[in-house]
This record gives sequence, C-alpha cells and structure tokens, in this order.
Amino acid sequence: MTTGSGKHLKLIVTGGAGYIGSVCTARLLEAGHEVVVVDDLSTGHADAVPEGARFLEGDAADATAQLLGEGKAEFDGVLHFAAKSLVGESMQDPGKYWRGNVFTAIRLLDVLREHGVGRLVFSSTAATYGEPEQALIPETAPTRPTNTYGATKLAIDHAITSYAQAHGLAAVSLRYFNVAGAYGSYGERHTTETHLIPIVLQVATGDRARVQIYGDDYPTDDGTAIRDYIHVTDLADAHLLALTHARPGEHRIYNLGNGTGFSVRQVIETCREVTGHAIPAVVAPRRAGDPAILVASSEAAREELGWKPESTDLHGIVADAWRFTQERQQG
Ligand SMILES: NC(=O)c1ccc[n+]([C@@H]2O[C@H](COP(=O)([O-])OP(=O)(O)OC[C@H]3O[C@@H](n4cnc5c(N)ncnc54)[C@H](O)[C@@H]3O)[C@@H](O)[C@H]2O)c1
Ligand SMILES: O=c1ccn([C@@H]2O[C@H](COP(=O)(O)OP(=O)(O)O[C@H]3O[C@H](CO)[C@H](O)[C@H](O)[C@H]3O)[C@@H](O)[C@H]2O)c(=O)[nH]1
Repeated sequence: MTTGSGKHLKLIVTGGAGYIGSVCTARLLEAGHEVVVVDDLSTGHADAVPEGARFLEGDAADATAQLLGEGKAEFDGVLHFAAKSLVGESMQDPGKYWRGNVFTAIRLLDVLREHGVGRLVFSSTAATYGEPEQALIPETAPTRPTNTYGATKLAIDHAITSYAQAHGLAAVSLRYFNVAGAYGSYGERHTTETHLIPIVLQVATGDRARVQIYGDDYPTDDGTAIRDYIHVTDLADAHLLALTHARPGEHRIYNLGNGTGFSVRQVIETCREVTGHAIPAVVAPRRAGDPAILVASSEAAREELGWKPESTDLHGIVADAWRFTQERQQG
C-alpha cells in the first residue's frame, strides 16, 4: 500500500469487524500501522477482526471514549466505518439511522475533540447525491439523497465540515460507489444481504434459487440499472492516502469509483462466466429509491491523493468475491 508517508501510525478503526473495515484493517496492519478495532458486532463478526489488531467490543463513540480515556497512548487518527447501511431498512425505520449513524457520529466527533485526536476519515456514500444530472458524478454535483441512509451520511458530512472549520479537525470523507470483491479471508458476509454481487453468487452456491432483477425499464441500453463497482482493496488503499493528506481545519470530500458503469444484466453475465453456473434471473419491480445510473468521477482522488485503483476489471472483482464465497462454504 502506498501511504504517502513512511510514518508508523496508531489508528482506531470503528466498524473493523465489518466488510470494508476488516479489509482496511488488514491492509493497514500489513503497511506496518497499529490498529485498535471498535465494533458493536451489530452486523459484523468478531472473527473478521484481523489478527494483529486489538479489538474492543462496543459502540463506536462510547468504546472510543473508553479507549482514549485509558490515556495509555496517543492516537494519530480514526477511520469511521461503523454505520447502519441498508437502504430499505432506512426508509422503514429512519430513527435507527438518524440515531445509529448521525447521533453516533456527533458523539464520536466530540470524543475526538475532547481527547485531541486530530484526524478523521469517514465512510460517506454515493447515496448522498441521489438521482444524478451528469453521467460521471463529481464531488460538486448537487446532493439530494433519495433515501434516509444517504440523508444521514450527508448530515454527517455537514457536521464534519463544521467541526473541521471550528476546531481544526483534519478530515476526509470518502464517497464510495459500489464496493465489491474480497481480500484473502476478508469479504462480504452480511446476515441480511442486499448487494447484487453476493446475492448473485449465492445463486451459484445453491443458497438461492434465482436472482431478481429490480427493474428492466430504466433508460439504459438493456433496461437495467447501472453502477460503478470498485474493488474493496483499492477502496481500502484510498483510506490511508486520505489520512496522510488530511490537513487541519479542512474537510475534503472524494468520490471513489472506477468511472465505468455496468448494468445489472452485465454483472449477472459476468458472474455466470466466473462461476460457470447458469444463474437463473427473473425480472421484478424496481426497488424504491434506486437511481438509474450511478458512476463516479474520481479525478479529484486521483489528482489530490495520488490514488490509482489497480483492480478495475469487473471479471477480476467478481472472481475474488467468488473465491472468498467458495472458501467460506468449504469452511
Ligand atoms: N458496502 C458498500 O458498497 C458501501 C457503499 C458506500 C458506503 N458504505 C459505507 O461503508 C461503511 C462500511 O460498510 P460495510 O459494507 O463494511 O458494512 P458492514 O455492515 O459490513 O460493517 C459495518 C460495521 O460497523 C459495525 N457497527 C455498526 N454500527 C455501529 C456502532 N454504532 N458502533 C460500533 N460498531 C457499529 C457493525 O457491527 C459492522 O461490523 C459503512 O459506513 C457504509 O455506510 C458502504
Ligand atoms: O437482488 C438484487 C440486488 C440488487 N439489484 C440491483 O443491483 C444494483 C446494485 O444494487 P446494490 O444493492 O448492490 O447496491 P446499491 O447501488 O443499491 O447501493 C450501493 O450504493 C449506494 C449508493 O447509491 C449506497 O452507498 C449503498 O451503501 C451501496 O451498497 C441496483 O440497481 C439494484 O436495484 C438487483 O437487481 N437485484
């Protein structure tokens, strides 16, 4: 991993027992940094915390306060992955998202301020933009989220800007597009799975009979929705670059995607090629709140952070997710 500096960092990773947080923790440890994972295991798994990281089970803000209160060591920064992130659930139970995401983040910001931790990298999302006006979404695009999940992430982005301006926090929000793939023994294994690629792979393993295509009447070539799939290792690597480029008093925001869109049908076809399974698919109604096309412009991350995604081929991304899925199935 290119860090932009050779300095050994002492970091707190909230949500490090989850999909993206565990991959990021593994990469940070390999790059020689020290990591304490804080996670309440609400959607994560204790055995996903990479070996070599200390693990503190608890709420992101409370457990971080406890850790910093120990006063045993100074921390260089926090990577805040912990969140509720199911779009459908956020529409049915918004309070869970406003409390779980926004209230937790504000309390975490206060804890960092109180203990003088000066750097923060936050997991934001493409869902902050809503239905885009441009083919490639830049960070300057209007933010009009179409679901509560996206609205809570946008609210946190605004709060971070205020804390950076008022209290000198060095902060970066990374707006992920569709994260996929796996890294070694770390990958996506949500009890409630809503993401397209793991669902399609569950058909290939025999755990599901078929995949539902949510809408084939979108204004796209094959009628299905288009997304920008980014490999979880490329995403993880952007975090340390963000940490080392963060500047006191500034809150920078970067989109992370590959700049290429694939339709739902194209993803399913790629999964068929990778797995050799026929993967039956049926057309179902559109899913509420789903934009037709979401593709990132990540020029700013490339230019300002020096970020260069390396695993941009969809076939390779799916192949890594498939290897992880098969290895877990074989125990
Ligand atoms: N997966 C994607 O495609 C995607 C896209 C955009 C943004 N994101 C964001 O990236 C982050 C990680 O997503 P993921 O896919 O790895 O999700 P995940 O559910 O696998 O991981 C989230 C982790 O946070 C923990 N957690 C949740 N609330 C907590 C709290 N209050 N205190 C302590 N721990 C808590 C969970 O137990 C879990 O281990 C989230 O913030 C999500 O919103 C994900
Ligand atoms: O069984 C399924 C699952 C998904 N889809 C479709 O596949 C596409 C991708 O869906 P995902 O659920 O995999 O991902 P989303 O684009 O909905 O969501 C992702 O991008 C969002 C930004 O818009 C948020 O950041 C969110 O956290 C992140 O998972 C969508 O068009 C969806 O309708 C299907 O057709 N069938």
